[in-house]
Amino acid sequence: MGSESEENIPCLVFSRDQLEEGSEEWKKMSKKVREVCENHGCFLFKFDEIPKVLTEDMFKCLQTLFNLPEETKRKYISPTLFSSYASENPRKQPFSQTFGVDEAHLEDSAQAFTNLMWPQGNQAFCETMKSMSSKMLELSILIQKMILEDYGLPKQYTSDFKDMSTSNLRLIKYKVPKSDDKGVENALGPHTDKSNLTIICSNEVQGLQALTKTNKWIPLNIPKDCFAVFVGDLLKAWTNGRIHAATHRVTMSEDKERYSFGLFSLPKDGIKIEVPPELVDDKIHPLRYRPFTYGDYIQYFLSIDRKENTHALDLFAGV
Ligand SMILES: O=C(O)CCC(=O)C(=O)O
Ligand SMILES: [Fe+2]
Repeated sequence: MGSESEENIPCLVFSRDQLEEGSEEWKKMSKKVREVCENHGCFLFKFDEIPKVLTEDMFKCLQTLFNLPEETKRKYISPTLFSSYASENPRKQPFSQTFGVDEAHLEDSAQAFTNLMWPQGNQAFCETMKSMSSKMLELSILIQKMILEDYGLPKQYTSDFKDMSTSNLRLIKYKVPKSDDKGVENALGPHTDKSNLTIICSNEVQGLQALTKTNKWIPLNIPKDCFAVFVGDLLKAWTNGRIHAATHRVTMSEDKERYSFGLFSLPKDGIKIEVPPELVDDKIHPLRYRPFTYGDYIQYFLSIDRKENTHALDLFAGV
């Protein structure tokens, strides 16, 4: 594991043993994960059970997808917020193109997306996206369980966790910056994720940065075959603010396109995010957030100025 200093975001190496729920190895790793999330709100990990070739195939798929004609990509309109195809737009997102696919690990969702983009079919794309999403989703649920169990919460909170969660796979292409745009801070502006937890993977073009608790931007260079994890606002609220949701952004300074994909784990519609009484006490941990639903939070988020992005949770649900 990397150094615990603020300047250095740790890289955890997961193995199958450590992810065997309830085992001694699992308990040790859970403690590390919980501590890293409290201290940094993000971390890197490596896990050999996500095969290298799958990651490479996923990046090839992203290139093929974003190379489709603009009018084909525009056919993707999703009822989920921020998920319809969004092209580079000088006012909104000048540097990136994005898609969001709900439950991309499920056959029906993966096929529906693939068939819309390739009416003649593209089984390789469909299988790769499904397989990558299901591995990322499985890990995301395990990481969240590790955090909650390490707080000593009763099993009832984690046993039906999977059934209460849904997911959105975000696919992103960042364009090469013009020479005068290099190092632009807003390829993706500072934000916290409005998720429970996000797992991100990028091609070799770096640019992701995290804000430390002492307000310093540090690069989060993701080594090849590694992934980055960000705690989202919802899990921060759920743990009564004990874990930190790291603010992050993407800056582009290389002469190459950046591709990334991220699995956002979200609560299903209508699920209340409510701090368990076990995480509240009068002295050190008074209640910080009132109960709320993701839907209400997102509606609020849409109504506020973008500059408030990283304070949205406190403004909306802080007590
Ligand atoms: O592209 C990346 O590396 C980060 C993307 C991100 O932070 C997001 O979509 O919320
Ligand atoms: Fe993010």
